[in-house]
Amino acid sequence: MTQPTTQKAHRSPFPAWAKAPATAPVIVAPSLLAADFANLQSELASIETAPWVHLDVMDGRFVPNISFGMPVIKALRPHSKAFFDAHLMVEDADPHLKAVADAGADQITVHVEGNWHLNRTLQVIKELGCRAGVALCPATPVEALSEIMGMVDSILVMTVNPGFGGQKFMPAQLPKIRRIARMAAQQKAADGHEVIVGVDGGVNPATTALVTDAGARMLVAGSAVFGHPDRAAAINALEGAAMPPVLD
Ligand SMILES: O=C(CO)[C@@H](O)[C@H](O)COP(=O)(O)O
Repeated sequence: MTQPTTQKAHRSPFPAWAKAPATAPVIVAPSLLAADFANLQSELASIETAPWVHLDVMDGRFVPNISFGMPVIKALRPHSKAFFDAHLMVEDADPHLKAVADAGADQITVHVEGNWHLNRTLQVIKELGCRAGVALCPATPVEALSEIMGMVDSILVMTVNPGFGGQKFMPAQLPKIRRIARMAAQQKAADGHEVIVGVDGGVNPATTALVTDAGARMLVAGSAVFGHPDRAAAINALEGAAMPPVLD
């Protein structure tokens, strides 16, 4: 079990330097999984207009793939002013939380699947001074969130089965995004706590219109950003495709 340590000051999820998108406020989080791993520092520099960076840590068990871990996050941290969201696609995240926080993550996103004591895991993330995010695989129902809504800062709806970049967006997840966005709005109305609803998988300008209409405000995008020769233009295109949410 990870022992909580002292609080650290983390970056704001809404950094003042990030421009407000022309249409509706939306956070683009390029996923480094799609970057050129031989040139990670320059790849990070190429997405400097994005307010968040999404860092997929994969263990080869929770998902079939293995990506990168805390030493890579730590090495990249001094080279970016963006908000770092470490998405732990691992079985039992608990033993790794302190190392991820120490590596410089501003938010740690864990899966509602594969973590036995999610309430405690989220508590520890907060005690480590990070924002706490949860992710849901496509087969996981919205109901899995009912007992943790008040504890989370961010909810990430997987619109592909996790493990690989470049997969096809699952439109069947749209009603789930809308339900979660409604729950987040209710939470904000009840206690003022803002829960950011995000999506991950197959995000491009066309699917951005769908997921933002359903209420998503944070977009994880791998191939749509790193597969584009002009990353700033790709980020702009996603921001520009965002629609105001229609939740009723
Ligand atoms: O976590 C994952 C996949 O498991 C994602 O973060 C991917 O990196 C998204 O890639 P694209 O679907 O945008 O290419």
